[in-house]
Amino acid sequence: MAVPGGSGEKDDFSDIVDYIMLTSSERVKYREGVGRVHPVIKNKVYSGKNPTLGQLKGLKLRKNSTLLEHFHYQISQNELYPVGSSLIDAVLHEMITEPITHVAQKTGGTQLKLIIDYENGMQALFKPMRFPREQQTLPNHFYFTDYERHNAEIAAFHLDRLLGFRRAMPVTGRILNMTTELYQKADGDLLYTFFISPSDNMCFHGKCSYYCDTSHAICGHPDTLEGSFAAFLPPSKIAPTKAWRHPWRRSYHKRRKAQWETDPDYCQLVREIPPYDKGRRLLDLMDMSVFDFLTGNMDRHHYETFKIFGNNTFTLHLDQGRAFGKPFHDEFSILAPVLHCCLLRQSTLETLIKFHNGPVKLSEAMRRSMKKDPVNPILWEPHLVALDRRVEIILKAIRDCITKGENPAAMDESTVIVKDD
Ligand SMILES: Nc1ncnc2c1ncn2[C@@H]1O[C@H](COP(=O)(O)OP(=O)(O)OP(=O)(O)O)[C@@H](O)[C@H]1O
Ligand SMILES: [Mn+2]
Repeated sequence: MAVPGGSGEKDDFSDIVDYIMLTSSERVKYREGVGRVHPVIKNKVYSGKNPTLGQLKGLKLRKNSTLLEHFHYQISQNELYPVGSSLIDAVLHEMITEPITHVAQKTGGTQLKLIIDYENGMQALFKPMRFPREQQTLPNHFYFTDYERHNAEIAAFHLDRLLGFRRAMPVTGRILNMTTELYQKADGDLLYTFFISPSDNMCFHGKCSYYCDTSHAICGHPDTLEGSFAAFLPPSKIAPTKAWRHPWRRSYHKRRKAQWETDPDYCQLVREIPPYDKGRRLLDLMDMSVFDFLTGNMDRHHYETFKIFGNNTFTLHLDQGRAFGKPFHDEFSILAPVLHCCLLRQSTLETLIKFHNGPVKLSEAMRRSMKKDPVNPILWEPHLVALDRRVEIILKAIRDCITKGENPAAMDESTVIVKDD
């Protein structure tokens, strides 16, 4: 296999491309040569059938069904929507333009979120803008005390789609008139938290366990407010979700570490436990690790799947509020699942190589994809630069997995990643 490009030369990862081209028996031979037990690159293991929610539940669209209901019915065992689905733009357009009839707080979760009801019966999950795009995660904040960023939700949806996962619900930005579209549409406890600030801006703070008080109020200019609108999941009476504890969950404690942070054999443990022992689930967690590493999201404590599709179904990418907080720092620990298991789905690897080699880099694809959003630019430029940098980091890690055996030393992040070829 070719030795990757020398100093100064652009690394096109042609060695990985060569590896992908090998037949499966050639790959096995190669693996045995370097002393690796597990395959590093795996093809999708989908069964031929891919039923939709509509088919399984025998749901029929009515004349007055909303576009979002259309969307819900076509959610399938493998993905939220098919490649190039025209429903996405249509759903985004409605979330931007439909009149809002009611707003209420979403209970559960730690930070403020509103459920938006639209005139046509559709619903969205709203996260308000708190800070300008350039605001970074505060240096003394943990991943679990970081403020949520509405623009991270928007950007992450675009990224999920560009990476070919299609596991994130469509999200758009929208600018609201707080007086007519929030205050006048709210009731109960939420309504009582609205006030006018000393500089005559309209503010509210809602009720929740983090940052829902007068000193952390969300304020308009003077009553104009930007936020993210995520298309609502299907109602739980149609498609209940199951929340799974993420095996690589962090400790959520300011002094404690999780087992995976100290146990070098942790992945081996996970591989043997259902549902990670067969089917697509472990590969989906690898994708999630890539996705979260690219966005810098350390807050993946749980993930959800639709119960109706059983275990061999995709993992939803929900809750990106704490992504895109530190553009100048690459958090390798988010990549721990991939580094420790040395595993990646082949299609994900091919997508990363495609973006790395261009001509359209991931940053540019993101710029183009987000261009139509009403609150564009969605991301501060350094976050886009970080995406391209992180793609290369992941590819280097995979190269190390391919070229090295199951040597525990190779599991060490410093030797796997920060090695200049
Ligand atoms: N698009 C959506 N439509 C409907 N429900 C959603 C949507 N996205 C997330 N939820 C649900 O809302 C709950 C809270 O959402 P989210 O995780 O974004 O909030 P959070 O405040 O960050 O929660 P936590 O503090 O537990 O991380 C989730 O458990 C999820 O099931
Ligand atoms: Mn969260």
